[in-house]
Amino acid sequence: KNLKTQLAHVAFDGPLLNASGIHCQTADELADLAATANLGGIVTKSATLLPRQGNENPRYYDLAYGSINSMGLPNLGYPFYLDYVQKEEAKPTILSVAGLSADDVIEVLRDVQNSDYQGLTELNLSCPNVIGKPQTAYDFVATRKVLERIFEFFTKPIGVKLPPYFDLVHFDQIAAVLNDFPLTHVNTVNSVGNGLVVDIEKEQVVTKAKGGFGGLGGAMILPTALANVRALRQRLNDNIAIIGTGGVTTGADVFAHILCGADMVSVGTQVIKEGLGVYDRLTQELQDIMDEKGYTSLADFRGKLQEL
Ligand SMILES: O=C(O)c1[nH]c(=O)[nH]c(=O)c1Cl
Repeated sequence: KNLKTQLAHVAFDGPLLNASGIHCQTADELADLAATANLGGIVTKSATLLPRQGNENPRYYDLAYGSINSMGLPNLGYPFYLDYVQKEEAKPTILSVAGLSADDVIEVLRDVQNSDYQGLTELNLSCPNVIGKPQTAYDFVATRKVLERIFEFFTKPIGVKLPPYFDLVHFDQIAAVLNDFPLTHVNTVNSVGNGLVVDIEKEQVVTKAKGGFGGLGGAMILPTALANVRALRQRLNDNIAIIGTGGVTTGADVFAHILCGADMVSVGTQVIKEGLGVYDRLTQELQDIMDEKGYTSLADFRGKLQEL
């Protein structure tokens, strides 16, 4: 079965990635990913100019139907990840970067541009959990401005990580911005921002920062994730690939993301629930579905969701 896929100049043996932030913050976690079968590539934790502790605990809470997190962008600082991705040989990598300001982002990306790194980069425009900071990609003017500044100097392959949108006009507006830039890909969706989980036993919220407001992931966000993959595939230039992220718990969900137009698929919450063995299960389940339907490659069904 041919599960190979391509993102810009980078060939992946399979379509599955870890969602940025999941098991990808430390050297040990990244080494685990490098050794994980059926994981096509590695995405780093979003890296900032300076190292960050992140928000206070509790900052992650598991639910039957998904998860809520308010990690607060904890990471070792971009030099660690920029060094790591230049040494990683086992699997293709995507260096995720984030910033507390546009200036920070520019400073990090200048170093990436001037480094020997030849892999993919992804600008996270959608972290919902940095206290006092907006999800940049909900501001279409700010998004255009930061992309204009980046492409004045950045010539390496770069994509963006988007928050979920919930209005068809917003899909039109973000696509109109992104289509003006030579992006390699869009990764959609980040967590559904600022949800609230309530423990009625204790009559309390379950995460500490921001009064318990946090990003939602897992099964409950699958329909939102699929809608964003589909809507952006319908609107983005063909040369902008899509990484579908959000709500994947089964091979059928991977199939659905690809049917909606995803070139690759990330898995987040389910890795925390099930461990890195989840990639073997999802791959087997996807192959079984492809067998049943007589498909021999992802291209046989990618983007071919039918309307009624
Ligand atoms: O709180 C986080 O670290 C975080 N959490 C998310 O759900 N998405 C992100 O992009 C980030 Cl950066």
